[in-house]
Amino acid sequence: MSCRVKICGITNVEDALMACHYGADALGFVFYAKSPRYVSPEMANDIVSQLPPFVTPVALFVDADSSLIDSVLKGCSRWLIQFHGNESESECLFYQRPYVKALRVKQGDDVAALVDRYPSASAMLLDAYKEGVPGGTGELFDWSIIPARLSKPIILAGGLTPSNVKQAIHQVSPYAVDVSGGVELAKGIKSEPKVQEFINGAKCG
Ligand SMILES: O=C(O)c1ccccc1N[C@@H]1O[C@H](COP(=O)(O)O)[C@@H](O)[C@H]1O
Repeated sequence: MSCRVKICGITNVEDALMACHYGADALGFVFYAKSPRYVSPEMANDIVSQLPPFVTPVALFVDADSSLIDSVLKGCSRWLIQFHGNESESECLFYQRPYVKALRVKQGDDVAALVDRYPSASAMLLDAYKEGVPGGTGELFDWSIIPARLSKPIILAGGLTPSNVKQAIHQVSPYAVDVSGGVELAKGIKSEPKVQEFINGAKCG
């Protein structure tokens, strides 16, 4: 079963081009200063200017100031925004760009109702909830809480690795999968064999 793949937490052009080489559909750049994968707007826009066509750069923000978001978006018209904090739908719409909204989900959540709060989103990203950490935790959540039918395409995230991505796609049938820590050599540095294995697993599984 083929699936689109986003490789998140890109901090350098070598990793970006390597992920494109193996077939990444989207690359994520983290503009959250507390993340070990933080990249500056200038550096990210420089990397994005070197990407081949048909690869979507994704700008990840966590309850960011509009000045930071503007400084990223002004560098390139290709950005898709990923809001990974507690942004409301009206805050997400403010920038008049396509966006995906991340939801950090846990047992007992009504995922369908949460997804329905963002009718203007291009897709919804489902990540694991961990108290005090907005994302990139490397933790799985119980995929069985995801309803079979939702009003938006789903991007599955949270603790995915080359070893579990096929099973995740088989069980959830997401529009796309998103990985950060599961394909790293060290925080912010991607592992070429892990990226290759992850993408092959997602697309050729
Ligand atoms: O990657 C980060 O450091 C990060 C920081 C703040 C918010 C989100 C972040 N990453 C996103 O988290 C999920 C899951 O990551 P992982 O595969 O479990 O490491 C994914 O969407 C990343 O894009």
